[in-house]
Amino acid sequence: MALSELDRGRTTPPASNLDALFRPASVVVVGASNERTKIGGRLLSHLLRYGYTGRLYVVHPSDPAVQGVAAYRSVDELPADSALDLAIVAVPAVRVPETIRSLAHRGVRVAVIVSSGFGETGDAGRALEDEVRDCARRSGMRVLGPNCQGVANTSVGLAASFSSVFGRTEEVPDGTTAVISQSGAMAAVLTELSSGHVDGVRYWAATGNELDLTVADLVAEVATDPGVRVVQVYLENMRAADRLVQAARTAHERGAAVLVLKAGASEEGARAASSHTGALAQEDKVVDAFLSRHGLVRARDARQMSELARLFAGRKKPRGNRVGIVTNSGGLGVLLADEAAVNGLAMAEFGPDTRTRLTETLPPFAATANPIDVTAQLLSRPELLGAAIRAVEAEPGVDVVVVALGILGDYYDLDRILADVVELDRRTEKLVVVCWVAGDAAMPGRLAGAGIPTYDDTAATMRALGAFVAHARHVERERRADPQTSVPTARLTGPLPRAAGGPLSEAAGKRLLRSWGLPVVDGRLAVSADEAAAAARELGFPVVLKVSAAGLAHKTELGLVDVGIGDEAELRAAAARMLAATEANVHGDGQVDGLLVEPCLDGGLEMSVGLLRDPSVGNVVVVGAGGTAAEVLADVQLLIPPLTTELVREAIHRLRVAPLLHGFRGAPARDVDSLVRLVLDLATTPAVLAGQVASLDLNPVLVMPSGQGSVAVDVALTPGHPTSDIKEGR
Ligand SMILES: CC(=O)SCCNC(=O)CCNC(=O)[C@H](O)C(C)(C)COP(=O)(O)OP(=O)(O)OC[C@H]1O[C@@H](n2cnc3c(N)ncnc32)[C@H](O)[C@@H]1OP(=O)(O)O
Repeated sequence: MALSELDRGRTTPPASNLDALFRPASVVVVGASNERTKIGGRLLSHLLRYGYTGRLYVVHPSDPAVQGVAAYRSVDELPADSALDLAIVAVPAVRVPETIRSLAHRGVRVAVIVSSGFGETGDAGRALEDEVRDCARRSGMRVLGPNCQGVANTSVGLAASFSSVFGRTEEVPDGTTAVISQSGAMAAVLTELSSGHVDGVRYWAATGNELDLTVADLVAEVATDPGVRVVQVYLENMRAADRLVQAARTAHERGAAVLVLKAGASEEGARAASSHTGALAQEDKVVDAFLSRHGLVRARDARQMSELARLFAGRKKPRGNRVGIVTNSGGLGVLLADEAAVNGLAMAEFGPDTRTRLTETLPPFAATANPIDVTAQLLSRPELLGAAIRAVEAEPGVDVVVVALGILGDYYDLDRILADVVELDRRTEKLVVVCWVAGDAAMPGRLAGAGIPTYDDTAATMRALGAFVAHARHVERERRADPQTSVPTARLTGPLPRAAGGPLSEAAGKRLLRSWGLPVVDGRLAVSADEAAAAARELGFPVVLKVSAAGLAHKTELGLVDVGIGDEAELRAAAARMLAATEANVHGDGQVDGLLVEPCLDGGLEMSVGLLRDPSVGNVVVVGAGGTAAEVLADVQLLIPPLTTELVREAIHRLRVAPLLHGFRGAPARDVDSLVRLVLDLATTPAVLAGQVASLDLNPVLVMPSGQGSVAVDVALTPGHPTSDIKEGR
């Protein structure tokens, strides 16, 4: 490619400060060698092999030329008049800081440091990393790595990486996929597994120690290229989560998608899950909820990533979730139908026209309902498959055509089958997917080579399809919906009061929640049995009596709660008992603020609403079954703000206890609207948005019959450190 073409290429995606990384006009390699087995030698050989045609410089301390490229003895000796976009550094770690200083001095815009021996090795390495960071910050130079495998952009012949994927016999072709990974080896694995299933990989980068540039930064950059349809991401932490979200939005706006393979559970997340409801929200569930909230499609392993990528890298989008299946095996049809149900897909209903057409086409013993089994007659009538898939494609109720074929060997006219499927795929805008189980080994490759997403088993087919359809739905919803902006009735000014090492007292927590406009049970705080009796008379028996003390958990187990107190004598006895138990169980000065007297509410279905602040993703709202069932059932749904009425309603609907809310076996239907409102109001409370709440447990929340509201009767609120770095939108 000529330099002029390179320049033209640079005008396609919007210019950004990472142009120098992915579309450099000049590259200098420091640490290249004539020995191609060395890492720097391999890297230079890949650059040359892929035909990088920008200006290429090599720095070598002694050799006048390296792999045919004239070498300069030091960075300082590089021609003074040449602007340097990208430097690749492959010298031993101890040499890196001085190299970076001279590159910064020369005005290099981005340095990729492949050398290992930095933060990953201990204190000495960390010190080297600090030196590099300081120098880069002062000069404005961006850094990828250290301890990484480099960067590539095959559309401009840039393969600045020593990864073996760039050394394999067949070059990695340019295509609609990007692979951005914290691990170089995983970037190579993902590239290999996609090979043959996607047209090619345009951008490729491994970020290593992420001294400066993170995976999220690079995803944000490649997502702006209109030529990219899918970004495959491997992550080990959720650093810069908000940037990743931004990148996903950019991708979605352009019809592209970001797939994430996330490894490693964070201890920080587990620590944040300190509240009762929060403890049920495992870190990985938080990651799951976060990714799904923002339309980042999660893969569980590298193979699944490749299965997803082959759909997302294609030109077609699913129109809906209705699947029409044509198969030569009734068994495969049933297996696919089972998997459709668990992956959010629906089996299309065929209209009378389609049925008539199928009846006319198929043998009399073949089923004309979905899934269509063309039967073993395909052996003697090879035209059957084509006729059936055309009829199914023409059915208006079908969004996706799945062709499922099993045990197809020499007896069958494989070329005819291939031609029929490819012809259909070319002709229709509907998505066509093949599930080829066993039989002729070459066929899946031929189908994939023709650009048809092809899978080797039923579960993988429907899992990938389900994720593809769900993502299209997410993007559509993102386009349509503005996040709910519920306006809280009260505002909090100033920081929250702090309780030593745990939740505020129940009375203090409830006071705050009332001031935020959230529905909390009425109550009076009493400091003696006399005051408690007066409060109970005012509220009306029966009442609930509880000790209210900061840092106090598990009140019921400690005998510090009494429910259903019917008269004054009972109340005084309970108060005396509790005050004695308090002395035995609550330690520390000034932590107990009294006895809380509340009316005894009945008729409500016990649910729970919680909140925890995850260090990476910010606020996580938890809604679930309430009371003691919350722990036993672990029936919770996690919600990542910003929320919408639709999102909250759907999450509640997914709970196993949801049928109870809708009036199970003659019980009254519950006021689900008020529960939804409570969740939305909580998520948009200013103190919550400001990160001032580390965790909050409303359990139980009594959801009354329709029209009668919801009310939190138990509250545990733990204040946190206010932060403003995670933006949730209002
Ligand atoms: C798990 C993952 O995939 S992520 C991790 C990714 N990174 C890695 O795995 C890299 C691990 N290896 C290292 O970090 C090594 O220290 C390397 C690759 C950076 C260097 O190792 P070596 O190649 O053995 O170092 P060596 O001292 O031979 O230097 C390499 C070349 O640079 C040259 N060189 C050394 N210092 C300089 C300098 N300051 N300027 C220019 N060239 C230099 C050397 O002369 C040598 O070239 P030669 O073989 O022609 O003489």
